[in-house]
Amino acid sequence: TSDSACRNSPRQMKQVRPKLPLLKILQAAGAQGDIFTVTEVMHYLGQYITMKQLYDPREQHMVYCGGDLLGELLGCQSFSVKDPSPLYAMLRKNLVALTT
Ligand SMILES: C[C@@H](c1ccc(Cl)cc1)n1cnc(-c2ccccc2)c1-c1c(C(=O)NCCN2CCN(C3CCCCC3)CC2)[nH]c2cc(Cl)ccc12
Repeated sequence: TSDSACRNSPRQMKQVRPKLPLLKILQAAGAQGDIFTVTEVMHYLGQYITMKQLYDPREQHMVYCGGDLLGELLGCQSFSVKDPSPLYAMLRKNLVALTT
């Protein structure tokens, strides 16, 4: 409401609910629960890539995700962290925004 007594809660970062296959990847990287901010989703995806060593040790910006659930979700064999467009397309399909 707009009356002066009522203060809006401080701006919450948008919360999202990952769809099941993405949630499994996040949980494999140590995520708890099933509601996250996009920043948390990116952090856990980075952890997942690191711990499963899906990146090329010689060219660390290259991620080879073919043969991994991540690759199935992204629909690609590899991608560069410098061109995250396949990643954003996957997130749009696999994250449900929470409006509450
Ligand atoms: C800037 C950021 C980024 C974030 C989002 C996007 Cl769309 C592009 C790029 N980024 C830069 N390099 C990486 C990266 C590279 C190789 C392996 C793991 C992560 C990341 C990614 C992070 C992350 O949270 N990054 C912070 C600390 N990272 C530094 C890189 N470190 C690794 C570098 C290679 C050697 C192992 C450590 C891991 C910690 N989350 C991601 C999730 C995905 Cl689906 C893809 C990439 C990343």
